[in-house]
Amino acid sequence: MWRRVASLSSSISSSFLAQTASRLNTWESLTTGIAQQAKGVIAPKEKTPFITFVLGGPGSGKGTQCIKIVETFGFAHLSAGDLLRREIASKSADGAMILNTIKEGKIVPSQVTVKLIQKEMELSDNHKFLIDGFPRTEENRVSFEQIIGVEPNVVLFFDCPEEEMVKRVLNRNEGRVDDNLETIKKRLTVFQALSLPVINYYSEKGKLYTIKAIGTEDEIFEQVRPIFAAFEAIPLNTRWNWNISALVVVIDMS
Ligand SMILES: Nc1ncnc2c1ncn2[C@@H]1O[C@H](COP(=O)(O)OP(=O)(O)O)[C@@H](O)[C@H]1O
Ligand SMILES: Nc1ccn([C@@H]2O[C@H](COP(=O)(O)OP(=O)(O)O)[C@@H](O)[C@H]2O)c(=O)n1
Ligand SMILES: [Mg+2]
Repeated sequence: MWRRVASLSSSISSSFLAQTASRLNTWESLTTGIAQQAKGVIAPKEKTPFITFVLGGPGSGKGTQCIKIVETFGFAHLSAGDLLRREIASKSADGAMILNTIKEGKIVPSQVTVKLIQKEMELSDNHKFLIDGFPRTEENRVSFEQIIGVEPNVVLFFDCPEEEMVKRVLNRNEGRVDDNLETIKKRLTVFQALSLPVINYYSEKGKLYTIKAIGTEDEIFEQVRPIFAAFEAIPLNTRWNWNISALVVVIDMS
């Protein structure tokens, strides 16, 4: 089953291969996903999910790079911020609370955000997900693991100097209630205090890919591209083998 490591494309440098191979333990998390599917937490899908968390401070370029990843690698893009803003616009029961939290640059209770993400995942035909702006806290992270029952395969961190992030957010011009200097300062404090520990957690787990988020959008994407290209290079038949062995797990549990 683990022969997939040796089967990766020879066009990729050996150091990158070694790095990728060390991260193939992410496939382990898929057993958890399958077990949860068996419990009915996620509706059974034909393919196992491939989850990427996209992290970075406000204005670091997460959304911009997600669009490029979607275009190039066919992921479904789930922006936690967009999902929360959609809840506000739909005037749902949580709308007012979410609006106040976003205005203050604080973090919406994890249960609310994870449920929105879960709904989108279930509705999607895709099995490859880019989850943008999530998890922003350890509580977010643990809540996702408990409710969805899977761990990410890849975690991207867009590392950008604060000065540049502030400049970008102030020029963003999307009419967002939180894109003003006062709220940005609060969001940067929240990022340092609550989001950096999550980034450190994934670094220690060997799942973190840090991107230097300075330069043109295209230059930054050239750091992102090889990460997904390496995963794409994993031969399809080895994924099928994995699904077959996962199916046995499901049968054993019943
Ligand atoms: N590499 C870049 N250089 C300059 N501006 C950028 C770059 N990438 C994104 N931007 C701009 O910065 C702003 C914030 O980008 P966005 O992708 O929304 O960041 P995030 O989702 O991390 O908050 C947007 O107006 C975007 O067009
Ligand atoms: N996991 C998340 C993501 C966003 N949010 C809220 O939504 C706001 C906007 O998130 P966003 O991801 O759209 O912001 P950017 O980093 O893209 O600028 C955050 O500042 C939080 O107030 C949250 O509470 N929990
Ligand atoms: Mg964004």
